Amino acid sequence: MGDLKPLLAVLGGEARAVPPIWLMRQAGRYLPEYQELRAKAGSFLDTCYNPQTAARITLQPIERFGFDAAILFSDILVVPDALGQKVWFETGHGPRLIPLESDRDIEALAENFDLGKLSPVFETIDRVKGELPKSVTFIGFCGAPWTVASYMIAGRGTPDQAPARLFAYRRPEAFARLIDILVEASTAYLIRQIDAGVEVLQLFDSWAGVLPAHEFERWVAEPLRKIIAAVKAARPGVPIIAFPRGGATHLSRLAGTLGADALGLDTAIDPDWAVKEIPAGPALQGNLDPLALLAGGPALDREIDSILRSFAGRPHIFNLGHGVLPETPLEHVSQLIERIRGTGN
Ligand SMILES: Cc1c2[nH]c(c1CCC(=O)O)Cc1[nH]c(c(CCC(=O)O)c1C)Cc1[nH]c(c(CCC(=O)O)c1C)Cc1[nH]c(c(C)c1CCC(=O)O)C2
Repeated sequence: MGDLKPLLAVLGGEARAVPPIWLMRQAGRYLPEYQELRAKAGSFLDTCYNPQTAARITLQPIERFGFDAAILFSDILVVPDALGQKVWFETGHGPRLIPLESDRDIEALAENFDLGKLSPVFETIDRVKGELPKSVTFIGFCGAPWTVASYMIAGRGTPDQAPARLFAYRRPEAFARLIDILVEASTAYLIRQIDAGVEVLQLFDSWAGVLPAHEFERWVAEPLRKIIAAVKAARPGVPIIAFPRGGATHLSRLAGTLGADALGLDTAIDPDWAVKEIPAGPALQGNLDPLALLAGGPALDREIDSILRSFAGRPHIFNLGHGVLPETPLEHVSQLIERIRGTGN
């Protein structure tokens, strides 16, 4: 037990006095060394598909901060790309895709799916795995079907994913087909990531919070359940973290029904509520406000301490409630890690 990597120990149900820590979007624009590599590497998607650069970027936050986990540098929108939908990233505007419209557009995805297109990602994994310090866990990921579908329908980021929500109400059969295609493609993609060398998977459902209860069950919970069951059947023993952002009170039910080894909590979840209302089983991951990390100072210390107090005694992975913001000062990340590991003062 003592020589398990800290993150794997907690995913196996162990509560640690010093929780393992990693941050969503830990490889990214707040790091000058990331900016430097990105400036040389062409488009964002080209960067994701350049194994040498993507491996370097994956390792950067480990080298600088010594996090307990490395997360593969890639994006959730490589799956639509492998399904043959055109995807690109416009600087300052985020992702763009040619929006799906007809039933034919959706059926074409299943016909065009080519996991081989993602072979650079598997090569990145292969390069990273040999370079990690032995206490560091390697996390692979994909977007959850609902979140990925919401970008595929809208063709861009939107404030509330209204285009996909409307599509799902108006054409539920077509939307269900799209979700099924994504369940299948994501399952195959995750299995290949495991075979390439990741040790844990995280499913990002960033837009789970915009749906009413019945839609949440159908488009968030059910597809997540199917992917988790299929991956676990194919590759038993690989822990899975589900992050349904905005999952709110649904989380208390998902704990026992999703099959995930950990649930990610977003910033809005009260940790005391989570500890009381989410049944024991999955570890809990989260949920420092990314803006507290950006702010730093005594406010950051106070938020860290309060989170540590609330989750004490429970298997807990320290993380943010959403991704690191690009303006975040590097010293604040050091402050966070030192405070958690007790080397601060
Ligand atoms: C919704 C979503 C996307 N991508 C992702 C999600 C789910 C998590 C979330 O909600 O944040 C997931 C993601 N995106 C990225 C990672 C890499 C690993 C990590 O460090 O966490 C991960 C896990 C890199 C990235 N993905 C993106 C960047 C910035 C690209 C750049 O360098 O300009 C990075 C480092 C671009 C991206 N990619 C996406 C958007 C909306 C954007 C533009 C907005 C933004 O920049 O934050 C889609």
